[in-house]
Amino acid sequence: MNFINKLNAAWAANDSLLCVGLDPDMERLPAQFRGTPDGIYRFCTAIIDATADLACAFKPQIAYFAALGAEGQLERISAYLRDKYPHIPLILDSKRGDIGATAKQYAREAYDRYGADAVTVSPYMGSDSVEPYMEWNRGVIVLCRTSNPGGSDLQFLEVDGKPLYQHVAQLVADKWNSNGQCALVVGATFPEEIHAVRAIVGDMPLLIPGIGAQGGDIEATVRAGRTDAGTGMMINSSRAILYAAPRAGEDFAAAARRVAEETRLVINAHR
Ligand SMILES: O=C(O)c1cc(=O)[nH]c(=O)n1[C@@H]1O[C@H](COP(=O)(O)O)[C@@H](O)[C@H]1O
Repeated sequence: MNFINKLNAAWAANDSLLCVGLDPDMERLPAQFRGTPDGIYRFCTAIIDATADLACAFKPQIAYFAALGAEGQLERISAYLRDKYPHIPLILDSKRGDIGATAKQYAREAYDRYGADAVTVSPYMGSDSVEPYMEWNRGVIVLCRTSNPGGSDLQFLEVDGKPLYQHVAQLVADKWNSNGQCALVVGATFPEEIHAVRAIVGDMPLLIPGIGAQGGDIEATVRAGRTDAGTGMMINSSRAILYAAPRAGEDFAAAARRVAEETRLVINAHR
């Protein structure tokens, strides 16, 4: 099943627009996982098991694995997800961008090595840098209006009378999405821009990080980004779920589940 169909099915099956981010920071992992050869794998799979019925996608951020030489554990996590929860899309967050020949290798890394359903990419090297991804029948999620404050430095520059991020949205909607496999990244920290992007791209899915640890407003995000069907979004939260402070009697996985469940509820209240 291609990424968009799988995402549509996961939205419906789990009644969820929540994407659970897998950003395993060794310094924040519970003590039993630190300094062990497969601690990242055991932590991430426990989080997956605790939240798989609440999520529409999982999104590992590759830097947290690569920085520690833990790509092998990411391969095993990806295989675990595909095997145990084949109906939940796996988004590899690697934000690559390079010339075509190199992009071809990055696409193989995402789709072949990790078996990802979709990958995040940077648009700034232009069409030939994203074409190698398009050749696979998988998802391509293009950075548009990122959640960080510095995103405004370039994405907000006015070009031909409108901000650059809107040109990216238009380009992806009009040209790059000819096979219907694209999505865009728009930060929850900028609901007005989510609204503007939604107006440009119709029902195209939006990956929306920035709630939770970055403080984005869930209600404003959902109101700005929902489609007529009340879907259209993968609203990502990583640290707020992974490192939820356990309450009395809870362990880290139960705390992660509680926060994921609360987050899904708030999202659904405004769909
Ligand atoms: O592409 C992304 O996922 C992404 C884009 C963006 O604009 N902002 C953003 O925070 N992200 C990623 O989303 C996750 C956010 O994590 P939390 O702030 O802990 O929820 C991290 O993995 C970021 O790398």
